[in-house]
Amino acid sequence: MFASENGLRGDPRLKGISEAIRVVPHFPKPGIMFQDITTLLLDHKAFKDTVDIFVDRYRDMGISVVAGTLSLSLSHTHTHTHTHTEKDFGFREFTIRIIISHLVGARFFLLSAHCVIWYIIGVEARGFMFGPSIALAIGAKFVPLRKPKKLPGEVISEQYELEYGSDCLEMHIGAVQPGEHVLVIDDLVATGGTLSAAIKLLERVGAEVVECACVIGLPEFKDVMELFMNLRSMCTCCQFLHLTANAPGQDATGQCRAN
Ligand SMILES: O=P(O)(O)OC[C@H]1O[C@H](OP(=O)(O)OP(=O)(O)O)[C@H](O)[C@@H]1O
Ligand SMILES: Nc1ncnc2[nH]cnc12
Repeated sequence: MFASENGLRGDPRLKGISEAIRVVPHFPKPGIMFQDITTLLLDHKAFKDTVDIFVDRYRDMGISVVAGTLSLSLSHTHTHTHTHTEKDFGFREFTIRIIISHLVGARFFLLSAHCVIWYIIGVEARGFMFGPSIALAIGAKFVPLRKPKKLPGEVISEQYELEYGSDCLEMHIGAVQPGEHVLVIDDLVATGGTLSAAIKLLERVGAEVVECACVIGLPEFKDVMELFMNLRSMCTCCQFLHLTANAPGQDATGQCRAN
C-alpha cells in the first residue's frame, strides 16, 4: 500500500487523519458515500499532520530552497532532476506505480514527476483548504482553479465528468507561464476527472505538471488510470490512507477506519 511504499508505514499521523474524515452516506445523492474533510479541518492535529505530510514531501525535494529564488523568468530558474527514493515517497516508473497502486486499492493519490515546483494549483473548492498552507510552507505561489464564472479576468476552461455529474474548471490566463512547474492539490480523487481537467488546463498553457496530490483516493474508480495515462504529464496514484467508503467497520454516522 502507499504507506509502506512511501516511508509512511506505521506513521501514527495516518490513523488520526483517517479517523478525522467523516463519511456521509447518500450525499449528495443516493449511493454516494461522501468523504467529508470538513471534520478533518476541525481537528487541529489531524489537519496539521495532513499538511505536514505534503510539506515534508516537497521540502525533501528541496522545493523551498528553489522557491526562494523563484522567478518568472525561465533563465533564472534552477531546475534539477530529482530521483525519488523509498524514503522520500518511493516513487517508481509511471506504469509500475499505477499498477501497484491499483493492486493495493489506492487511497492517497500522488501524481509524480521529477522536477522543482514553482506553483501550487488548488482545485475549487476543497483544494483551497490544503493548497495555500502547503504553498506558504514550501515558499511556492498559489493559483486557484475555479468553477465557472468565478474568476473576474480572462480565463481558459476545461470541462470534465464527476462521480455525480459534470463540471468545468477555469484558470486566469497568465496565472501560470509556459514552462513553469506546478503541483496540483485537491482533497480527493474519485474518477480522476477533476485532476485530469486540471492537468489538461495547465498543459494547454504550457505548464509542466510536476505532481498532483490528494488526501483521499477512491480505489473503486479503476478508469482513473486510463485517464491519467492519456495525459502528457507524468502521473501516478499512491495511497497513505486506507479509508473505504462502504467497508465493514464503518458505521452509518460516517466513521472511517485507518489501514
Ligand atoms: O476525481 P473526481 O471524480 O473528479 O472527483 C473529485 C472531485 O470531486 C470533489 O469536488 P466537487 O466537484 O464535488 O466540488 P467541490 O470541491 O466544490 O465540492 C473533490 O473535491 C474533487 O475535486
Ligand atoms: N465520494 C465522494 N466524497 C467526497 N467528494 C467526492 N467527489 C467525488 N466523489 C466524492
